[in-house]
Amino acid sequence: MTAQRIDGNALSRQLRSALARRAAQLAAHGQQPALAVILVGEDPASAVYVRNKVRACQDNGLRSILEKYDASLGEAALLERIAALNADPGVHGILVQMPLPGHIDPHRVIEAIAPAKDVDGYSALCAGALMTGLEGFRPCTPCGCMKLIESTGQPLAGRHAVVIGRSNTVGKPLALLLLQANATVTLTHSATPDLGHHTRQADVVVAAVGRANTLTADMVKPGAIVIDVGINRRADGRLCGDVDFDRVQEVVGWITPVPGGVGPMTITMLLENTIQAAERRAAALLPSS
Ligand SMILES: NC(=O)C1=CN([C@@H]2O[C@H](COP(=O)(O)OP(=O)(O)OC[C@H]3O[C@@H](n4cnc5c(N)ncnc54)[C@H](OP(=O)(O)O)[C@@H]3O)[C@@H](O)[C@H]2O)C=CC1
Ligand SMILES: Nc1nc(=O)c2c([nH]1)NC[C@@H]1CN(c3ccc(C(=O)N[C@@H](CCC(=O)O)C(=O)O)cc3)C=[N+]21
Ligand SMILES: [Mg+2]
Repeated sequence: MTAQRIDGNALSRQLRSALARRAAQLAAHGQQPALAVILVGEDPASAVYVRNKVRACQDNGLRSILEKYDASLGEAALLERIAALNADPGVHGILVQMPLPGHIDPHRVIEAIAPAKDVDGYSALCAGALMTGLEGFRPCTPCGCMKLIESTGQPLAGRHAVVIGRSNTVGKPLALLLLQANATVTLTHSATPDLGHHTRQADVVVAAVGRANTLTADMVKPGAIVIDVGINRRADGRLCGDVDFDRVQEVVGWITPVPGGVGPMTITMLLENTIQAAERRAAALLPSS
């Protein structure tokens, strides 16, 4: 039996139609949600992702402000731009595309974004809020993974979830979200000796590594849910994920494709966070009773 494909484009379309309604409602009150995207340098993959984000804003009634800078932009100049966007009441979300050129400290940049506008959810404050269960923006890619898992209708409580990769932006926050959903979580990484030993026991596997064929058919349990975060470019120029899709889909129950899986959901969650930021701002402007 072949796995059911979890369609991130279709799920995104569904969720975005509700988001577009919320954006229109805000716009009708003179509060159109606005996302500022800062791109430093010419990385071609970053250019594609940023273009997709800007287009998604346009298609769903959000305003986007795209600021492109030469790779030589100094850190102080970038921090100044962030300060200006922090102070601009017409901007609700700020995203600085990663990776940044080597001479800029990403931590300093992330922490410079006003917490109310940190729609990536990358700051230490957001990370702490996620860890403790407090309100705050949740990182977009992990949130998108959770929505994809939820769309299968399979409960997570009591299930074993194995995450491959422990980055601050994907693996680590995703492990916390899975834990919050009462899964039993194993977080693996490059120093994990026998990945297959863990993944073979998993009801849910999420691969977020950045290496093709990290998860192969001999490493998965029949019926499992497989979420592929990885984006890799093959020799022929085509995109692929971290999962050996063609063979793994013959074993598992559900699987996300690349492209068309996690990528679009990341952008959908970015729209969600930006609209939420605008809704909070609008609520704060209401006269208190
Ligand atoms: N679709 C989307 O929306 C998004 C896709 N991505 C993609 O997801 C992938 C991961 O991104 P990101 O988390 O930022 O990447 P990072 O490079 O920051 O992290 C990769 C992680 O994978 C681990 N790893 C590396 N090799 C192995 C291995 N052989 N076995 C097990 N673990 C390994 C690393 O371990 P260690 O910590 O020990 O070094 C690290 O924790 C990339 O392909 C990226 O392009 C990322 C964000 C969004
Ligand atoms: N501050 C910041 N926030 C991010 O959210 C962020 C980032 N930096 N740096 C890089 C990663 C990566 N990322 C993706 C977004 C969309 C797609 C996407 O649209 N993917 C499409 C296809 C992409 C293509 O055609 O190349 C898909 O998978 O179907 C992919 C990856 C966001 N990231
Ligand atoms: Mg990273």
